[in-house]
Amino acid sequence: MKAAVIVFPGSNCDRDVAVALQASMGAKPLMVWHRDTQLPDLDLIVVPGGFSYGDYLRCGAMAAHSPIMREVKAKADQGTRVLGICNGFQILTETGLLPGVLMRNKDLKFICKDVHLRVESDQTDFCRQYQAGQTVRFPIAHAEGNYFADPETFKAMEGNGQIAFRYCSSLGEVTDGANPNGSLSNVAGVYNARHNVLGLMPHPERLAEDLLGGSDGKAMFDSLVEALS
Ligand SMILES: NC(=O)CC[C@H](N)C(=O)O
Repeated sequence: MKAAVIVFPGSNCDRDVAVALQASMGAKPLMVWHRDTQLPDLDLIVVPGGFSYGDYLRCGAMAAHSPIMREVKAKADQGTRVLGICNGFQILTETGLLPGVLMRNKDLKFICKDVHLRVESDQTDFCRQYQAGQTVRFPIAHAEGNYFADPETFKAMEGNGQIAFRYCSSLGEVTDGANPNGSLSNVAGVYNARHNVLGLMPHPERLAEDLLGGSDGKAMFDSLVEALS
């Protein structure tokens, strides 16, 4: 599998995801600066977490207009797999590659803690090594993770299996109490209509080996390697 990680001024999870990818792929991903305009042939593009452009205007708004994002969009339109984590998810909604928006957390605070997620679908290249309904633990660290889509869009997304993860209790119950940021229907991650683009607020790369305190995130990178190698 050939993978690239996009690096923006203010990215801070680019190296974390590169380490997680290398552990699953057995090779280093290409690190691509946001000013670049071309990407080689790739199986996977990762848009990582952080604070691109200092979160000015709103998270992801400026990064979405970086030169490289035009190329990321073209590749995604051709079917290349794109994974956006946290700030990456925000950038992908801002570019229109994913439906919906990410607003300020309901309590207007930055939240940094581990959460539980219910895997909603195991039928994609990103999640085949999970099981639908499985509960996993991933960290979150964000101020703008409050997902929203208009009712018509959301209904279509649900009908098309585009909900990837929902916040839940440690027992797998999707309740208001388990929703850290006010997201519509506890949504933590979504796919585009073709399921080749995934964005999620929680960080799989931050719990991808036991040394980090857990490895629930590893199956996402292993799934991609299995599907794309
Ligand atoms: N960890 C991240 O990627 C954070 C994303 C963004 N800066 C926010 O605070 O919402």
